[in-house]
Amino acid sequence: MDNHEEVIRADRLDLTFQTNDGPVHALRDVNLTIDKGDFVSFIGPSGCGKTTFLRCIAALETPTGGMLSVNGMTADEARRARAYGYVFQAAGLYPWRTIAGNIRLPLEIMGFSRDEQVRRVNDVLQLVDLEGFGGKYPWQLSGGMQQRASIARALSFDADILLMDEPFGALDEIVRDHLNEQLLALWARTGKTIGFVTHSIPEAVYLSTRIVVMSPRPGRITDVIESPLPRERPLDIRESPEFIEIAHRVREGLRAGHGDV
Ligand SMILES: Nc1ncnc2c1ncn2[C@@H]1O[C@H](COP(=O)(O)OP(=O)(O)OP(=O)(O)O)[C@@H](O)[C@H]1O
Repeated sequence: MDNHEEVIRADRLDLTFQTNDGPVHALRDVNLTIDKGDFVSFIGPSGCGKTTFLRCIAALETPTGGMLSVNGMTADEARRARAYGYVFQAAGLYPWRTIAGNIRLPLEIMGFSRDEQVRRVNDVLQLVDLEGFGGKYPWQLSGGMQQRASIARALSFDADILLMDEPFGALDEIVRDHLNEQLLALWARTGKTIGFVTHSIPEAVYLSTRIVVMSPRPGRITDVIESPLPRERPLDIRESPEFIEIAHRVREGLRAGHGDV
């Protein structure tokens, strides 16, 4: 993509949690811009602030320093403007609602007309390859399908930004590979801007246009890697020298941030 329209900007972002055991410096001096259509992954060891950063973008946490803008607004304004969909690690579907009923929930809350709700639910079911499953209950679907349903729910109101916090972390390798491929296809079709938290180096390298490597205590960015890989990526690109080279750099970055390894 040639245009560099800035969607998310963090300037010297800082967040210190006050806890009973004293202050926890979860984010320190985080500077990052994410452009429209970027696929940005956040990778780093447990506790380096990946989730906290995503939650700041979603106005679920309030930074204690620095500036953050989302679609040219404050994070809070962007939340009210429903600028993003958020996908959590667990699918979090209501068991008493059908898949269609779960996907429809945000649309009901936002007051979309009944016809529009039906149209959008059908559209997003198609986007995540779940046509025909709208009438099923979550327990009737596999873990991977449930996670796709939760992605559909986040896409239902057509926000430009999709924030995903380790959405495939609990799934086995084969299912994860398949969902990674589908997510790339979905990203190519919709042109969304995606922020994606993961612990997996191959997943980060396979999916991203940029990889943000983070390190803990305090949580900070230690490397930002621009991927030279083409946007269209068959799974076997993971065996290419370019892929292995980027994976190596990510691994080195993670190791450098881990003083005790
Ligand atoms: N609400 C909170 N109150 C106090 N401390 C918090 C809170 N949320 C997060 N933290 C702390 O902030 C730091 C960063 O946490 P965060 O969950 O963002 O890390 P992470 O990189 O996403 O980790 P993981 O990979 O395990 O999910 C950790 O030390 C965590 O214990």
